[in-house]
Amino acid sequence: MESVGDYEYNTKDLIGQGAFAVVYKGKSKKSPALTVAIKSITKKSLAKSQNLLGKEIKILKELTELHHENVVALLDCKESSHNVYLVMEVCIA
Ligand SMILES: Nc1ncnc2c1ncn2[C@@H]1O[C@H](COP(=O)(O)OP(=O)(O)OP(=O)(O)O)[C@@H](O)[C@H]1O
Repeated sequence: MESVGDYEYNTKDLIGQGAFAVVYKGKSKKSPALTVAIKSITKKSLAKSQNLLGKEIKILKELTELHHENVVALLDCKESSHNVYLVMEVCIA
């Protein structure tokens, strides 16, 4: 298990992949029934998209304030030496 603050995920539980990130299914360590999506962005790819990530975090924080059922909330934001992690509510299609 990989640890991201109060959350954890297994690298085999890949949900999806975007241009700059991979997204894993994870869970809360305190409430394991709480499933989350953990977006892992490598700092290497960030060099090209630093502004974009800053904008995405700002927008996610603003949208989270709305507490709207159709808007995915940003639960946490962490960084390690090589990655930035965004912990979000998981969307199940
Ligand atoms: N909160 C989430 N819940 C469930 N699945 C998600 C969530 N966020 C992302 N995903 C999945 O992971 C994939 C990659 O997401 P990501 O945000 O990295 O890229 P994208 O939005 O698809 O494209 P781009 O990289 O161009 O922004 C998505 O297409 C989706 O399938």
